[in-house]
Amino acid sequence: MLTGMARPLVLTLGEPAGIGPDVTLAAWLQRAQHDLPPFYIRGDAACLTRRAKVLGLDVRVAEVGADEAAPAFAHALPVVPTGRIATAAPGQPDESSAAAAIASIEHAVADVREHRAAAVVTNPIAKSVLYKAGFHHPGHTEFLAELAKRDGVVPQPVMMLWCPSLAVVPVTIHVSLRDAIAQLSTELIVSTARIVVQDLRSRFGIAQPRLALAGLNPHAGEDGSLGREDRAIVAPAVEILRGEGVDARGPLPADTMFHAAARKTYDCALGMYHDQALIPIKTIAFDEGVNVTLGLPFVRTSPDHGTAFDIAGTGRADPSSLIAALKLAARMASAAPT
Ligand SMILES: NC(=O)C1=CN([C@@H]2O[C@H](COP(=O)(O)OP(=O)(O)OC[C@H]3O[C@@H](n4cnc5c(N)ncnc54)[C@H](O)[C@@H]3O)[C@@H](O)[C@H]2O)C=CC1
Ligand SMILES: NCC(=O)COP(=O)(O)O
Repeated sequence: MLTGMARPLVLTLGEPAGIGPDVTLAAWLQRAQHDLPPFYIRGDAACLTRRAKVLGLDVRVAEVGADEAAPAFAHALPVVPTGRIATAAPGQPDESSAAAAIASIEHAVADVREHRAAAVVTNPIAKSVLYKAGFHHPGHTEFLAELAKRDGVVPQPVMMLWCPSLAVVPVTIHVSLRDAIAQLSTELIVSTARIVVQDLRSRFGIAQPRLALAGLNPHAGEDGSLGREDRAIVAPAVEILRGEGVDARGPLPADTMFHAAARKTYDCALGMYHDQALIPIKTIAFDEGVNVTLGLPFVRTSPDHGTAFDIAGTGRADPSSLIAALKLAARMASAAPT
């Protein structure tokens, strides 16, 4: 059995009609320039070969076994088949998309859990395409937690988006704004923050992580006059965390906690809902942001962008975020080998 980063990374296919194949091919071509760790795709080699042809890229795609992937990486883009073919043309998901994308994620997780791969890096999926095919998980984050289940217990997955100058976590994830407010509780904030602290210590080497918690309402509720949740839900969570020795502050007004000077005062900002946390990082670092799932028994990273159907197969997809995701996965896997 290979250990730590002696193992390659496993990269999922993602939505075959999206830009996953484009950025994967581009990242492999730039492997030496960026000193990328060896990786292989779990998917359909023919899909990658077709996309290389559409893009006019000179990439040899090699179908291999997982144990042959690392040595093959220097000369070819290694693909370990899942048995599911992906026929979708760029920008046009078809009935093969969902099965191929789901099988790829399942096989990738099995590879990392069975020590054939060091970490999972996922290419973007189109959630609506998967939902139409009966997929009932809101996104990768929740599906990966289900796949990480042990003895019937599903770990709490925490979504973090990371770039060198900012890390953000949405406490509620893929739910409507109405449901996010209904779901928000002191317990959920505390359990999320505990996972953030634990993984920032073990995977990022931050001994005493500094957390900044956003309020839910404008001006963090303005002393209760603009909403009661900040006093009733967020403030007690901060008190509990501080009682446990966590360096936590809040509730802070969300509109003034992301400017450059403010960002230097914490290691991770917790937003109370998806867009509150993700808009700041996607605005300042769309090209290098990485989506990381904390709380899992293995490392998972992903580019911060989606399937970008509008540019799939055109050669306009920027691979920077995938490259950052591959590098961060290698760094995290080396920090605490799984
Ligand atoms: N981790 C994942 O699986 C994610 C999946 N998605 C899914 O992606 C689908 C599309 O979502 P959108 O909100 O449209 O976001 P998107 O990120 O796919 O696209 C937003 C805009 O950014 C551009 N863009 C995205 N990535 C780019 C790249 N690498 N290079 C150059 N331009 C790029 C697109 O062309 C588009 O104009 C949805 O179904 C969503 O669920 C979205 C985010 C993450
Ligand atoms: N906006 C981030 C996003 O949708 C990614 O979700 P996931 O598929 O990584 O859970």
